Amino acid sequence: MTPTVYHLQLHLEGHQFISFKSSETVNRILNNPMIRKTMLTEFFAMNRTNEHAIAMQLLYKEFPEHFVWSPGYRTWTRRQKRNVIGRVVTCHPTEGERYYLRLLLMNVRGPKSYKDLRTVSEVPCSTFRESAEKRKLLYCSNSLIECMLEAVSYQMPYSLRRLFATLLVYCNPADPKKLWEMFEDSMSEDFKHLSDFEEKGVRHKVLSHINDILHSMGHDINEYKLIPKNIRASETAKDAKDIHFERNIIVSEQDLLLPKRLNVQQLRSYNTIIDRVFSGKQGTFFVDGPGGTGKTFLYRALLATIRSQGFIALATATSGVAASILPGGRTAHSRFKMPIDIDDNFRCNISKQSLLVCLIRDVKLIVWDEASMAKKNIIEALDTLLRDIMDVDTMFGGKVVVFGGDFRQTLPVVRNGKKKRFYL
Ligand SMILES: Nc1ncnc2c1ncn2[C@@H]1O[C@H](COP(=O)(O)OP(=O)(O)OP(=O)(O)O)[C@@H](O)[C@H]1O
Repeated sequence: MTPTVYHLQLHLEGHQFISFKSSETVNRILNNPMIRKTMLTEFFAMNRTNEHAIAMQLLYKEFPEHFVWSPGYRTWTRRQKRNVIGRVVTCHPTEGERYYLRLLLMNVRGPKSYKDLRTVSEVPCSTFRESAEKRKLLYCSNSLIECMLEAVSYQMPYSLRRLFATLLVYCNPADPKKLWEMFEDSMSEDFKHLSDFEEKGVRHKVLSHINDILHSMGHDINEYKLIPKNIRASETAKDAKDIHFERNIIVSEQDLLLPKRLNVQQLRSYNTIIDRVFSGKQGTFFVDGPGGTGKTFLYRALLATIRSQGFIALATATSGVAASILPGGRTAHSRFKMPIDIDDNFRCNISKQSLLVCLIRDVKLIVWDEASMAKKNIIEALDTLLRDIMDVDTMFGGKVVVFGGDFRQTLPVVRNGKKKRFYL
């Protein structure tokens, strides 16, 4: 096939692959200067020492058009004939520094070393990313357009959408709308072939998929203003990972039978709470009882009843150990994105567009075990968060919340704290 395509190696400093015989000793391998030489290291060397290379100031991808790589000797020599095309191996933006190295190699002419690529106006940068940023390559749409164009030539629409979302999150394109408009068609190819989607439906499906990917990275598509209308998060987020996980917690047969095994006191609490959940009324409960009196048993019965009917019930606890006992349990800090050390004025800082908010809006019941171990301001922060999300000034946003714990077992310890800082 003509012209020949040269695949140009791309690696960070000291990260090149090396090959050696199994009989060779480590010392011998390390002392062999040939082993370190690659197309890239020798490209730098030629830019330092070869007069033709210095005069031509070539980009890495242009180098094979003028020089031939000899794998045996690991050197570049002057090309006499034949047309060839140079291609720097591709690299995904999630690869971090390797991606920025490639970006620099695609734009900086005649670099003499890695350090040279990292130096801008004689000021050394600590990373390739910083260098690319200072050279204004990072937010320049051209490099992102090139990245997408290259991907379009060999990637499926599904992968293109992943790449597009990654570029939005990690490369801060100056004009995301332009990037979307340029590549919408390529990213829609697979949905277009499904006859049951009209043009509007295809666009919605593509944007929904991109939104799901963005959600898994902690972002939302509406941040990027790709289309004039806001894409309703609830529509897209329904299928998204977290909600999917919560909706699909498998309730074991054993747990489904728990309500039938509750003792009188447990049953009274169970009926009261379930009544609140299904009547849509607000309810805040505290399940108190010494260790071993069946609090966890009761939570499991509640969670099983609600989840088995297709509703969302969040199971949380202050400690990881207690959370792990509850089916689908997470620590409250992790579920509600609360830092461990918080001060009195702390408020949960969650975007209203986020996946977590969609999840919380749909929640029927929140269980928080070992609440007796949590600081008062964490519980207050949850109250503020729920009021904010649900847009109502009702305790815990009108949700049914069941706290549990045993103050006899675990008195909270607040350094230099007064009573009012830890009583609920
Ligand atoms: N109604 C019940 N029928 C049968 N077994 C029960 C019942 N209630 C509780 N148990 C059993 O009693 C034991 C202790 O219950 P559980 O773990 O729910 O207590 P707890 O109050 O959560 O304890 P801790 O505060 O130490 O976490 C468990 O083995 C549980 O299966």
